[in-house]
Amino acid sequence: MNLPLPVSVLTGFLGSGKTTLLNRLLRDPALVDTAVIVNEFGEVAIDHLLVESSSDGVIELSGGCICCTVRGDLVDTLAGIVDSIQTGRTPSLKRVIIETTGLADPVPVLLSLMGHPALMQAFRLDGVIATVDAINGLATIDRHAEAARQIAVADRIVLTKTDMAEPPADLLATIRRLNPGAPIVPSAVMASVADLFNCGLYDPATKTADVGRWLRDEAIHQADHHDHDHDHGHHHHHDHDHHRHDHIRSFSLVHDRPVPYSAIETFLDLLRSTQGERLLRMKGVIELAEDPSRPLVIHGVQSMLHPPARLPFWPEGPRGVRLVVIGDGLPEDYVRRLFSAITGQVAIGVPDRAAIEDNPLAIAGFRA
Ligand SMILES: Nc1nc2c(ncn2[C@@H]2O[C@H](COP(=O)(O)OP(=O)(O)OP(=O)(O)O)[C@@H](O)[C@H]2O)c(=O)[nH]1
Repeated sequence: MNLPLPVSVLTGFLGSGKTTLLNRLLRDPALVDTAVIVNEFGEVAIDHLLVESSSDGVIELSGGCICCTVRGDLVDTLAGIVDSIQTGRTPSLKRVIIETTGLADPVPVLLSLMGHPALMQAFRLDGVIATVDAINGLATIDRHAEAARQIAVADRIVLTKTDMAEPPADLLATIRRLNPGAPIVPSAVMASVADLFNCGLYDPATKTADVGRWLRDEAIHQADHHDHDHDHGHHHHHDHDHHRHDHIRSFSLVHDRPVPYSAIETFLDLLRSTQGERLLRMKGVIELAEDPSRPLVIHGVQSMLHPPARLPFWPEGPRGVRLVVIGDGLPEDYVRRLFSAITGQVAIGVPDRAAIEDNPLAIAGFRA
């Protein structure tokens, strides 16, 4: 058996080209033995899906793919997949793709994947793929909060309909603001399996963990600096303050030394309890003072934290603490102060960790 199975979540606004992209990708031999879960059966037209459904909603497709419909809830469907593997009906299944409905906020989908301990034994999130329409994308993002959140939480972004129109510069800038880290595939018709899958921490190509590829923290860090430099002289990009997506931000938190487990635990507890709703996604790799040779990997959605995992050793690259936080209305200043205080970084006006552990609301400058 191939457990845990990688799960990719394919999101993107109504009509942005999810099904078209998936149809093409499913012809690639690399995606043989993939299960596709679509939210609403009947409304989609996966090419080879026009076959009768079985009682449990699992449908065998040619080429070893199966397709299931989400009749009840996603969790039941995923549990059904585990069952079909364990009972030998789909022994060779290697991957799951969940295509969300275009209007959906993807965060609850990620929550239902991460929030069930039994499912987490069987599945791991490979990544979130978001399609963005080059023609209608900008208007959609401005009008629908869900569209902006779909882009913000993505690990890979695919521009669709670029064969019909050049994506406007404003669209690219908006995508970058919502999500500075995710690679953008410039044209859906060119997007390959390698571009969109295997975004996880473990890189099957090199058989090692690739922290940079998973976190994408360098791009986020650079965007941060660019933003701040920009802020200095000009305030032009705040002209768009009325847009729904202006409260979506990603930022990276870096500390170049190991930290005690209790410190990181306090940080995560406080962040989740005070900001849970505003945390869209968080990932990170942490050097623990107690056991610096084995990195702690964390991954969370809102206030839900995936059970922390440990890597057997450090991959290439910097150690210390590297966290990426994607928030919607998350007060960056508060999060940075909390992080500095907890990691013991010197910061003027920030009380030390002991004081915060006694009273988290004592953080200087915190306004609820
Ligand atoms: N020219 C062109 N047309 C595209 C492209 N991607 C999608 N389309 C067309 O756009 C329309 C919507 O595409 P779908 O793949 O059904 O979009 P979707 O995101 O699955 O839509 P929903 O399931 O309704 O959310 C269809 O008519 C597609 O043929 C593209 O890259 N280029």
